[in-house]
Amino acid sequence: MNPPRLTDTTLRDGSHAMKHRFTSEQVRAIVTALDEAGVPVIEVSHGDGLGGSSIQYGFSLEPELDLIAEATRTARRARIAVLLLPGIGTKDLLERAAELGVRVARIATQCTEADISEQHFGIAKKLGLEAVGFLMMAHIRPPEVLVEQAKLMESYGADCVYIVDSAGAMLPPDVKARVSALKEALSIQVGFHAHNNLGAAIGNTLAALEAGADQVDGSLRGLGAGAGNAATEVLAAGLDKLGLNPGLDVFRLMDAAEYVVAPLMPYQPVPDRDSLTIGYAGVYSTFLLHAKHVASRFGLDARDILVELGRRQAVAGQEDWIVDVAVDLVEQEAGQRHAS
Ligand SMILES: C[C@H](O)CC(=O)C(=O)O
Ligand SMILES: [Mn+2]
Repeated sequence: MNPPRLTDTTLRDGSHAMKHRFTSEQVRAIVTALDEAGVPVIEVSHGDGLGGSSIQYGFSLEPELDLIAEATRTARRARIAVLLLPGIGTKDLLERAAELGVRVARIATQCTEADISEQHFGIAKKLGLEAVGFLMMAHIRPPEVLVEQAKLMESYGADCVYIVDSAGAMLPPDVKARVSALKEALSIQVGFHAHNNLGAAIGNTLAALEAGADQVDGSLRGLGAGAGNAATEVLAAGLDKLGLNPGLDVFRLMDAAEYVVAPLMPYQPVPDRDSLTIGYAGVYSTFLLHAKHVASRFGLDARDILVELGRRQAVAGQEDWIVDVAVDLVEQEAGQRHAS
């Protein structure tokens, strides 16, 4: 195992749990703390990436380009990364992010749709950015399919491709099989991004490292969608104990989690009844708060909605299905009452 490169995604995946309400002041405090603790890459964007601020995904409190500008102004050593989902983020937004000093573009597609990312990798490389591919919802396909998709991203110019456990539905053997298949097939780096819905985010990240992952993600206090991500400070402590610390200051990260991030969190993401359902049923983690909201609007149990979304294999961008499922469940209940 080698010391991995760590990307902290508190200010991007954490945006989901914050309902996209980060302020410039919070960005400054979090970037300062991460930068001083030696975190080399800090991702800052709306939870659904550049251009995500919308009625479908939730509006950002402050314009995301302002938050990104705050991050690039603040970081002394760390590189600032942005996330872009083709179809949501635009070329124009990526260019503006690069002008603001962003150095890494993470380009995310559904794990079966890498072919839609060619143009975006081309633009990122032309802008001189490091380009990282994200294969989302990677639990739904076997390693050989993910290899084909990752090879597409490699051919488009990706410097690294991530296995993304968007649903937090994987366990260590699933992670190992996928990461080692990519390691064998690609000549570029391989990364892993965890969600903690089955309580396995740290274990899965360590399994990814055992399988040869070069890059991994974390977020302070695990702040992220669903039951959150692998907690950066926990990961740093674990890596240090394994002799794999890539230069992170473990105590500074503990302090950042405790004193900078915890006080601003609306709740601590944990594998509770609903987010555990997400991992168990294999649902996109970002659906959690939307499903809870729709459940209370329609007088339904969020778990029933999430189980049905898992059965329908809903993916990123299909947030509107949550309402469709709720309407179907209400109609089913009415039909059953009528029949009895
Ligand atoms: C847009 C998503 O939130 C990307 C991600 O972090 C995931 O799929 O997990
Ligand atoms: Mn995520």
